This record gives sequence, structure tokens and C-alpha cells, in this order.
Amino acid sequence: MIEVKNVSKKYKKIKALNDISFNIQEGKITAILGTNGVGKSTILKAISGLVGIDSGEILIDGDRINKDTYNKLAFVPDVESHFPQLTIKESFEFMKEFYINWSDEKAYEMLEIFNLTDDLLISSLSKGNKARVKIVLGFAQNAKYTLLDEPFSGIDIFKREEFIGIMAKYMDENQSIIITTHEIGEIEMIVDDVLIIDNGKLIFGFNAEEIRQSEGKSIIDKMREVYRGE
Ligand SMILES: Nc1ncnc2c1ncn2[C@@H]1O[C@H](COP(=O)(O)OP(=O)(O)OP(=O)(O)O)[C@@H](O)[C@H]1O
Repeated sequence: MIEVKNVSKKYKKIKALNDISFNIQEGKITAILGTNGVGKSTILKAISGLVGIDSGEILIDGDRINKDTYNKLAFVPDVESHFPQLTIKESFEFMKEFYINWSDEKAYEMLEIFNLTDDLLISSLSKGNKARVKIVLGFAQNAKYTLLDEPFSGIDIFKREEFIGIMAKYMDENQSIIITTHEIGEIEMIVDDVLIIDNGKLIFGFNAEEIRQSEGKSIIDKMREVYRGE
């Protein structure tokens, strides 16, 4: 489990996270939702240890971030792929050096599903294919927790559906995916837990299936209700 406890983070005067607390469960897909600039990316970066926090505590399976928890976390940022100057194969070789759980099997299987070959130079790929490689590099780390920041931006609808199917396929029972996205409709069917963020705070957290069963509401319906009181 990932425990985020009373975490605050400022960038100079901007309060990105404001005493936020929530837990992320094992074996689940958790979506972090919210409008622009509410702190979604900062949460993922704070969990991954890429930005420091000002106060509060983040525990990964009970431990503060250290060299062991590092290998439990794979962060896929919303910026263009790393390694533009490398071929896909070279990028795999590079990643292998750093990530002890790296799975070539997963990497090559995903590559095949995405119709890509490892001899391709990353800089020569289309935007959609660069995004695919980025996802492969993230999932092949075979981490316990895969954190995906807006993985669908710039990707067409058909490829998004492909991603979603592949994300679900490549998750073992004890692995978790944490995803920030605006494309709520498309992830609706695979998401277990939802965290709605506003102004750096958690304003509502729920289990998608329970809300469907008890209130007959989709994630987007619930989000509208929470944001606008509809
Ligand atoms: N490196 C930075 N320096 C200064 N301010 C930052 C930095 N990164 C984020 N911010 C600010 O912190 C706040 C939260 O940003 P964050 O990127 O976490 O939000 P977000 O919910 O992911 O936004 P979006 O959906 O637009 O990606 C915003 O006001 C943003 O402008």
C-alpha cells in the first residue's frame, strides 16, 4: 500500500499540495482525477521521490522512500520519451542497467502488440509511437506500482483503447497502476478506485464499482456531482 499522509508541497508561492492524505491499495488501478493545475502530477512526482515535500509523510509498503522502495515504483512522465537518440533496443539495454525487475519478456511482448520493432530510432517515431515506447519502458520495469501521468495525451482514440487493454493485461495481482488523466470515459471500465483532487486536496475518494452498484453512477457522473453539486 502507498500511504500519503498530510502532505504539503509549495513551488515558491504556489501551494501545489495542501495537507493531502489518501491510500493506494495493492492490486488496484487507481485514477487521480481533477481539473488542470490541481496537483495531480505533483502527487505522482512526490510519491516517486522526484520532488521533495515540505511536510507530511509518504510510505511505500510502510517505508519512506529509499533504495529498496525505488525499485517498487515506475514513473511514466507526461513529457516526450526519454532517449530520442537511441534505438528501442538500446533504450531497453539502458533501462536494464537501472531497474532490477526489468522484464525483457514483457518489453518485447508489448512491443509486438504495438507493432514496433526494436531496431527503430526513437526520434524517428510518430508521437503516438513515442508514447507507446514510453509506456513499454514504464511497464517493463515490472514495478509493484506503475505511475502514469496523462499517458493518453496526444494519442488517438484507437490507440488509447489499445493502451487500456494492455495496461490491464500486464498487471499481476499484487501490482498497482496509478494514473492521472482527463480521459475519464475511456478508463471507466478498468478503474477500481478514484481520487478526486481540487486545490491540492483530496475532495472525494470512492470505489468505482461500489458507486456504480449503489448509485448507478459512472465516474464522470460522480465527478460532476462532486465538482458542481449536480
Ligand atoms: N516546477 C514547478 N514550478 C512552479 N510551479 C509549478 C511547478 N510544477 C507545478 N507547478 C504548479 O503547481 C500547481 C500544481 O501543478 P500540477 O502539475 O501538479 O497540476 P496537475 O493537476 O497535474 O495539472 P495538469 O492537469 O494541467 O497537468 C499548478 O499551479 C502548477 O502551475
